[in-house]
Amino acid sequence: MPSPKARSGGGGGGRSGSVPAGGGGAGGNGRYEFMSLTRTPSHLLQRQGSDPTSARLRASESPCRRRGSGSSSASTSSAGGQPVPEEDCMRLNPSTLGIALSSLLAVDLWLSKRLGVCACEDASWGSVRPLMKLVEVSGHGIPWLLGAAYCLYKSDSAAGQEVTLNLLMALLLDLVLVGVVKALVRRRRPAHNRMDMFATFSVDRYSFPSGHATRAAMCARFLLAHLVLAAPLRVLVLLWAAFVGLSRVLLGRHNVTDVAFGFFMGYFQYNLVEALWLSPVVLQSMMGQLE
Ligand SMILES: CC(C)=CCC/C(C)=C/COP(=O)(O)O
Repeated sequence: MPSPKARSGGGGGGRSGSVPAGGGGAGGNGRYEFMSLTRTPSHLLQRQGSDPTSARLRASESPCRRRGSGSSSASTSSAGGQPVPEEDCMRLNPSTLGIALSSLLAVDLWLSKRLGVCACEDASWGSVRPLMKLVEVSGHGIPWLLGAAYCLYKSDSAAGQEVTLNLLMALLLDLVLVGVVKALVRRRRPAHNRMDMFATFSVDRYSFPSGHATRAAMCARFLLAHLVLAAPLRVLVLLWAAFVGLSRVLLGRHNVTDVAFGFFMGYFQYNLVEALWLSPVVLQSMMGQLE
């Protein structure tokens, strides 16, 4: 390996990915060598092992040590100067994608906490909480399922029955897909959320994605495509969907990314509904079987 140009003094030549072997005056011969950040130089290990202050500092700073304390013989023995296992040390040098994701999550948590202004009555916008809960009910699965079933029952035209039956199917599909993703991801709801929602499934203790957001996005697309034609009403539908999503964060039910992904998922769920659309022929044979 070629050596980087040495700077006088021998202490400050380290860049990301390279560390001067003689840093800190241990070598002092002006020679530098590249070495992996994942390995600790043996002369430092000896010094760290014998210095209680630096050992304490390392114990409080290193994610490897925090994570592995007391569980892995290799990582505990590193306090005495043994090398830390390579797979643990990779965590100290995360990929760009890992850093980007961690940063996004940190911003998400921070922003969601700041926006959770209706999370309880004592919060800064606590007085608006009842209104937000009304918006919550407007995007809940039960009123939508009951409403679609009622319209199907009351509908006397084939076209009306076709649309309402497909809406019913879409709502059931949404519940299943959201339940599966929630059970797979298992992201906890924000700590500031009060779990006082009515009629929830067990997976609804998880927050990713927001079921209200998927339903709002999917139903908005459904309504715009099949039921709502007048321009002012179309704007109202879009505003309603946006407001349902926003209310999830204001109520402290969700983080921003739960709602953003929910909108994304609901939007594409509608494509699936279109692909699986139950035609009048299928509908008539279903009705025939019911009679
Ligand atoms: C009981 C039925 C039919 C639906 C449950 C609807 C519900 C409570 C979803 C959770 O939504 P968020 O994930 O947005 O909190």
